[in-house]
Amino acid sequence: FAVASSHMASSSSSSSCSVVTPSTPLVSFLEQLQETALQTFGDSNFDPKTYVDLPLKFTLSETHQAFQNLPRLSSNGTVSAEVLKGFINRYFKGAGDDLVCWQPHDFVAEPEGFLTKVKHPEVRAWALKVHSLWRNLSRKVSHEVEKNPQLHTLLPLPNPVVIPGSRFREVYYWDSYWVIRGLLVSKMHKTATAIVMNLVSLIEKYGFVLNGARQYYTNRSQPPLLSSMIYEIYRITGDIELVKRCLPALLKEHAFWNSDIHRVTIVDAQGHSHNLNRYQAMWNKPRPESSTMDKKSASKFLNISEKQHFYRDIASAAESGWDFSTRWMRVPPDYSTLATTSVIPVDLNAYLLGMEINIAFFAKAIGDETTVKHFMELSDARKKAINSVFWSPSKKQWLDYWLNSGTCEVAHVWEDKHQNKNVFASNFVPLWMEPFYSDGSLVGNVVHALKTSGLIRAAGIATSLTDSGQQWDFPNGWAPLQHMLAEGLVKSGSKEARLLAEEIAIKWIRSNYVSYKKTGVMHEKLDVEKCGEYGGGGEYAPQTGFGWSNGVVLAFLEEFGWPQDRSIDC
Ligand SMILES: OC[C@H]1O[C@H](O[C@H]2O[C@H](CO)[C@@H](O)[C@H](O)[C@H]2O)[C@H](O)[C@@H](O)[C@@H]1O
Repeated sequence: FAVASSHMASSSSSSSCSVVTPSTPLVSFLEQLQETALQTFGDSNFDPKTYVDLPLKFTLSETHQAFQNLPRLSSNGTVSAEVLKGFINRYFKGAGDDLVCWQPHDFVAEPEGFLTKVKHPEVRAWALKVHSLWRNLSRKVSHEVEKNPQLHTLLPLPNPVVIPGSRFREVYYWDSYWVIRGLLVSKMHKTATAIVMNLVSLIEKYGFVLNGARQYYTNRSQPPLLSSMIYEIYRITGDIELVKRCLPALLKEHAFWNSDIHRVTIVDAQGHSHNLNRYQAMWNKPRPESSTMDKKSASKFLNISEKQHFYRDIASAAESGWDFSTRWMRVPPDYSTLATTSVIPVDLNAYLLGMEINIAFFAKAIGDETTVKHFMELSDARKKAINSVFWSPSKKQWLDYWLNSGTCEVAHVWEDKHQNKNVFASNFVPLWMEPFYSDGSLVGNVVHALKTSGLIRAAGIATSLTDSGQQWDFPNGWAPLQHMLAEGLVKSGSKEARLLAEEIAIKWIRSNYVSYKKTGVMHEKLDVEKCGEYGGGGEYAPQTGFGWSNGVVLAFLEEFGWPQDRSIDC
């Protein structure tokens, strides 16, 4: 699995967009099982991920042999439901059985100084309930995985984990940022630090933070927010040892994101070259966790290289965290026009700007002046690139940029017509970064653009304005998007911006509260058109639990409080 470093060593741009991480025999076999399960059980309530998460009870070769020997129905060559259920029970443990529940040592039912600005008794009781959910979502990878890794797609990690919830039984990269923001409100600094050290261990092993801690996620990352997690913990704890331990890993992660796989050069209207980055998974096959679906979606492509290109764009959308969205479609809402690797995304480049600023900050804290200078130069260059390539002077927001030709090309010449003029919440993510929120005149313009964008709805910020049926589109609202935009507005220091942030937070808290009261659970995403309703669409059933939603509710309540006389109902 030393995939990343060997792939990153590739220097030719044409090979960088054909890189493929090797799969494992276990994952390939479980994909076969998934295919058979779909044929046998049918697609109602079918979740393909369940099958690639099953831990084996016996060796792969014994299991495979038994699978081959299953009696097939003479009518269609498949396996009967009874036989397949019996085989699964005999040869596999349950999905998620290789994680054991864990009680975090730093959890206390009501931490000292917890949400002092929340005065409303019902809201406070609910906030304490949300805080207590960290116990439900805490797990430890079982020793079995360490002992017999060949029987598990789950990857071993050194520390306990906090999972998003439901079908997401393992750690996820960018979810962890908002989990940590919530844990910090819950005063669970040790648990937050342990999560960071798990992610660092992935960089040490693979060269980057994986999408999630599973064998089938080793072909891609997710939005790179590790440096921001470390920054938030350091801001509260002042733990300089953490910074020292993590800085080498951050430098490695920065190199991963700036290798040929992700880097693109744009020559702007004045002839200046800018290096920016895109998502690109190291994969050109169906995603194992959704293999049956991806094969079906790709069936319209007859040519193998078109299929491979499409699969890479699907996996790259998963790397973006926005799986799936019209943002990545050349002809929305036609899913078959997905072209993620042809987009230079605003948010990814904002995160990388944040990473460069954070690395310079950490290097300063430990007295490494050479790294400070280098990363300040990199962040200055990226700020210029963001302004030059993404900024729209007429729309007063940053727009994703479409590459018009082969994505393997090194340099592309900027043209106005290639900016994606559609409105997405991601168009406002740069405001979350210091160089932009501290620019007073820019903030006024961006606040006006956000207010009039159509994104601000009755129950929060919509992901986009297009109702495509995909989950990262209208009318879904996602906790991370509410938080990044609101926090950017708050940090700007503008009174008008703070009022808008508070309006967003109030709507979001109310909707989370009411949906929780109705269903008894916290939801992965909400419908921003209807206060108190959870979201839908996409390729899997709406999930509950839910790590980042809990984190954002706690972070919003800490920032804005909740007065006794403000109603919490929709
Ligand atoms: O199984 C389908 C996809 O599921 C994940 O994506 C969604 O859940 C993640 C966990 O909350 C979240 O980080 C992501 O933004 C969601 O879209 C997974 O990350 C994908 O790789 C996977 O294909």
